[in-house]
Amino acid sequence: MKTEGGSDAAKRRAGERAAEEVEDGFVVGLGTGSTTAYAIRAIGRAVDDGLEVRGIPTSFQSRQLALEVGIPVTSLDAADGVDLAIDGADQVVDDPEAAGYGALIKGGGAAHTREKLVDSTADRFVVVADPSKLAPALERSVPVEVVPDAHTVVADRIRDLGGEPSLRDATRKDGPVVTDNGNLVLDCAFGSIDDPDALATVLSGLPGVLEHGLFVGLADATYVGRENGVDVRTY
Ligand SMILES: O=C[C@H](O)[C@H](O)[C@H](O)COP(=O)(O)O
Repeated sequence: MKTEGGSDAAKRRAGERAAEEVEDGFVVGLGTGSTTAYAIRAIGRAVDDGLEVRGIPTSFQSRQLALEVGIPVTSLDAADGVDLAIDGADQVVDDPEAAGYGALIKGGGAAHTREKLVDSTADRFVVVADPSKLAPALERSVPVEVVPDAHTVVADRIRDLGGEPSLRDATRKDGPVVTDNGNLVLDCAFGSIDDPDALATVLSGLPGVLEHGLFVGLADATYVGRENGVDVRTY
């Protein structure tokens, strides 16, 4: 289910451009995934050069990378807010006329629960993406993190909503993916999502759902890396 494709050069440009927004003294939300990794590495280089920041990782992966590149890590309960969050996306609505302009699908790496917590807490949330993530509407499967006992019940509710749930399998382990929070993930195909906000509200209300990967109205900007620059969308 992890997003494949997209140019590494484009991801790097987006990530490094976002990292330039980190100021001395900032608490920075450190998203998860291959695009955000470029931002984390760039912040690490700035720390080497004397920048004083603290990072709040959104996953085991981003914590490991932050430690590797020398970013002091903290947590939401220890920090007094988040100045800036930088995070990737699996799909971004890129039609200014669409109701869900700037809405995202996240969670290709099963990190969306902590990502949504940190990204939504930030004063400013910048999405970093390559052009392969842009779409006129959200149509990828929506990752839904469920407590283990609830996966069949939630799957039935997803079918009632017209979706096709699929329990995410691990690739290098027998059995399903287990999230950093000890839960399971249902990847739920709904086809093209006309009203991301309405679907997000319904999914949030299902008992047994911890969090889903629809991020609606949360992003302040998307930085789209191109082969020779960065396009900025602001919302
Ligand atoms: O759970 C993973 C996250 O939501 C990632 O931010 C998302 O999957 C995008 O990752 P990437 O930049 O590797 O495509």
